[in-house]
Amino acid sequence: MNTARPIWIYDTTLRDGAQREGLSLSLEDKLRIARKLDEMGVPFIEGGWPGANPKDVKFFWKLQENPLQQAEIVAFCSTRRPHKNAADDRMLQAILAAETRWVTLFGKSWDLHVTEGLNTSLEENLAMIGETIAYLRDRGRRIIYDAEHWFDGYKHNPEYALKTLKTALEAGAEWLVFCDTNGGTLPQEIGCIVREVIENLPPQTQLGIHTHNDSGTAVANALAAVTEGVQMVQGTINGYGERCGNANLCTLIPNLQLKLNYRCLEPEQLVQLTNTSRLISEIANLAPNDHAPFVGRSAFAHKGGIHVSAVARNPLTYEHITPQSIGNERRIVISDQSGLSNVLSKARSFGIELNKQDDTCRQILQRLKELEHEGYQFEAAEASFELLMRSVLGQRKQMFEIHGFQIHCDLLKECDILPDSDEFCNNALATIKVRVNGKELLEVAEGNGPVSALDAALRKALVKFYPEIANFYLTDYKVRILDGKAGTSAKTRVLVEWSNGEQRWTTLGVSTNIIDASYQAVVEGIEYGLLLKLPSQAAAV
Ligand SMILES: CC(=O)SCCNC(=O)CCNC(=O)[C@H](O)C(C)(C)COP(=O)(O)OP(=O)(O)OC[C@H]1O[C@@H](n2cnc3c(N)ncnc32)[C@H](O)[C@@H]1OP(=O)(O)O
Ligand SMILES: CC(=O)C(=O)O
Repeated sequence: MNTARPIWIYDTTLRDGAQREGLSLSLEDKLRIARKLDEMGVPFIEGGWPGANPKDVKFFWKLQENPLQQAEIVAFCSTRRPHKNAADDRMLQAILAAETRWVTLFGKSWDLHVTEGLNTSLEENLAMIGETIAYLRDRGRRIIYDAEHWFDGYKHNPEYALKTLKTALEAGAEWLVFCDTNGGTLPQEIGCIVREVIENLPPQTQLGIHTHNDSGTAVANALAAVTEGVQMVQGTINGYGERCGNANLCTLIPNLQLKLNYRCLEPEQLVQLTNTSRLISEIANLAPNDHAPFVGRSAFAHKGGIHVSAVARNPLTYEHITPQSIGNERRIVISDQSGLSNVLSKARSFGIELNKQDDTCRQILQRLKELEHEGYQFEAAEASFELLMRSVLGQRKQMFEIHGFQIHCDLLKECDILPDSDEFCNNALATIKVRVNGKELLEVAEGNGPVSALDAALRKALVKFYPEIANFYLTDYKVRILDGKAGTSAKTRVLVEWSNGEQRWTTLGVSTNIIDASYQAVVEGIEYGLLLKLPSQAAAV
């Protein structure tokens, strides 16, 4: 039996997370996120503020039709407005219509907010807290009370702040949550205040913490509160939230569970964390943070040769936890910081067994460092690195040979495609000479730009011999100038990402001529895609 102290995870990605600038979730997005969090075993999911907008109203209706498997879906709302009856408050009617078992109600703890924000008296604020909770309790709802601006309120007027909490508790709130709404409090202050407040509340009061990241300490603040005895943590996936965000559950949960030995999720649920973080960033249409602790793509990526060599002997040397425990993976990055251990490790992942003592191993490393010095960057283009490795080893099967190409570009003001437009009409024509299976071929193709024309001409020549080429498509194309001061004569690096519907791979080219750099990346991309089909060759990157 797991005897570790349980910590209740309360996710507010769908409410506080959605308050992040630049994040907008559709109803469908919200439902997908809720189901993913439910599947991962999060016990409380705050779904939104019904009454605040039609989407949040519909969200709760949809979950009434098709409930979650295990999580409690929570509706969020403020206390009633000053000098109004709870029964007349439109927002509270919407809360009841959401038909959730649990409601999170936020109320004011800071006297400044009462007198200046609500523009009412301290007594009236207490009545708003007490009456709203009692009204919802009488209608069967269980209450989590979020004490907004708790720490600022307590610092300014501890006596009044404590009165608000006691009012909530007496009215029937089951959880009291300390909110660091402005995110300005530091961990040691959080620890001291929580300790002091616990002494002034009845024993066994269930407490939670809700922190914001304005000081960059949201996770540390939540951990400080838990260390003092708080049993619920509120946060968001990937730390999304108003201003600088909320406590990041993807950092908080593993710290609580793997470092401090609390019980948040079952181990088989914890392994879903990385995947959940990435799925939610995809649904939110926000680029994932590769360098995020625990769940980032680079969280267990080893680049320095010294690190890679030690990790190969014992991962504990440079890893604070086992990446698999949270569903992440170790990655070895190849670059000019590499040593022989990086080369060996990459070779193994390509299905090539090398030995540190082999001369070829050192030759590969040397070639890698020379090319990186010229501007190549293989860490993002492992398919090109595999081709390089196979070249040095004499294992690069020649699928085709390019004997030359020409590209002609026209930028015409008047053309058939855009007859009435002022814009230039972009036409490109590529001619390519290729040798495949002993046959010399000359092909011509058009494109809407030089790279597209070249790609089309090459495919036209090869598709008769390699029909699978028809399934390769370019998913990303990135250009970077390597020496900014050289102006239009600068060296460029082109990265091309490919897919065949099942696997993805990335290739690169470097040249002062952008067409040449693109040509290198395109040719290697097609070659690598063809190698993927050969049983003993390239593994997808
Ligand atoms: C700390 C937090 O993150 S709390 C959550 C914040 N999230 C949001 O605000 C997102 C959703 N909000 C909304 O859609 C809107 O702001 C609504 C629907 C809630 C209110 O809209 P409006 O009625 O137009 O009011 P508006 O947004 O201008 O101002 C907020 C009102 O709430 C009042 N209010 C603020 N906190 C509380 C509280 N705890 N209890 C009661 N009333 C409160 C303010 O005093 C203000 O009242 P006023 O209209 O009399 O000036
Ligand atoms: C309740 C809430 O979101 C806050 O105080 O930050």
